[in-house]
Amino acid sequence: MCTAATYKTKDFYMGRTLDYEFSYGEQITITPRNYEFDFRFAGKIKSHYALIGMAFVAEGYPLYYDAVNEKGLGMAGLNFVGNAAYEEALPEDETEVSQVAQFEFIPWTLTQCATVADAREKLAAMRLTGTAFSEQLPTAQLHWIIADKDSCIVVESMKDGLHVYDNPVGVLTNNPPFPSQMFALNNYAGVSRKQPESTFAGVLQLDAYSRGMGGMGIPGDLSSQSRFVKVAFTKLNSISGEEEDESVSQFFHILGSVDQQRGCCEVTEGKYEITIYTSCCNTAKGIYYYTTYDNHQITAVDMHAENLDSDQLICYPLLSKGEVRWQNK
Ligand SMILES: C[C@H](CCC(=O)NCCS(=O)(=O)O)[C@H]1CC[C@H]2[C@@H]3[C@H](O)C[C@@H]4C[C@H](O)CC[C@]4(C)[C@H]3C[C@H](O)[C@]12C
Repeated sequence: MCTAATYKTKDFYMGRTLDYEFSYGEQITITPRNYEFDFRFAGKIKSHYALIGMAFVAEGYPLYYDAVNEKGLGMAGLNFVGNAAYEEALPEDETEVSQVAQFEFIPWTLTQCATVADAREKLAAMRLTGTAFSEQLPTAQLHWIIADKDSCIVVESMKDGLHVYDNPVGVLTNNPPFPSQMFALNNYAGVSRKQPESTFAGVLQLDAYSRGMGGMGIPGDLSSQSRFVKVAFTKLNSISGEEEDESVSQFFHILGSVDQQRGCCEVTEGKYEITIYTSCCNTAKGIYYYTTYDNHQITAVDMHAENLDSDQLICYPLLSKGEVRWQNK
């Protein structure tokens, strides 16, 4: 499972948890402005917006899971298994719109669009194809969240076509499709951050028997529908200071509300999904913060500390070993 969220204070933040039972060897990857993208159908782009995000680099190509560009537009791909369906690629002379392979969707969008409005325009003239990157890396069944400081959308390619939804909560998990996830929030209309009031039945006085009963009724299991509700509640009720440290700290608490611990979710015999990493990107500053399952220290990579006019990918391996800060020895 995975969960993505946005958060706004003075700056705009976007990030995700990556929950899975194994890692591909992903790294923090900066794609500078002059790295040449040779898209399968959409031609070459030699000069473009720079990106920073998490990617598995295969044959020199950044296969992004999530990224933001230097203009503050961000995007993340999350599993949508069983619901994602892509188009067959057509010969070039049979289509007038851009064809984009699913593994190219993040770089194709973020290299060219500065805002969600730009992305919407591009999406209106695009076919998303199921073309695989290689035999070893087959098509991933995903859906995507795209956001800037002013708006957020979800893109789902399904059997009945490409759907683009407004996302007023700025959250995405996995299945079911986004409209059903949103609808489920109606079941929690009565949930509050305040102590519960006794409204169960007029004849019965029920007591708030403990402090800290805010959010009573919010689900706590690891299913994607439950994580959607939990993280939406946490994010929409979040209060933090406006400064960078306070905002980043709060962001990790928001996604921490759906953290996946080893042992709680068995996906196949003896294999457990865990939160491999959690990311938080300051989209205005181009800083990618992350933690890993065993390293709770927030680590950061700043895209503007690099030469963004280069044509070579810049990669930082995940620092995945945690350290205990001893106070008495
Ligand atoms: C497995 C990841 C999604 C995690 C997730 O949503 N888990 C939910 C589990 S569950 O269904 O709800 O049980 C996805 C997110 C991004 C994906 C990767 C990116 O799309 C980039 C390439 C795309 C290639 O087609 C396949 C390899 C790949 C490197 C993908 C592997 C894998 O599918 C990733 C890493």
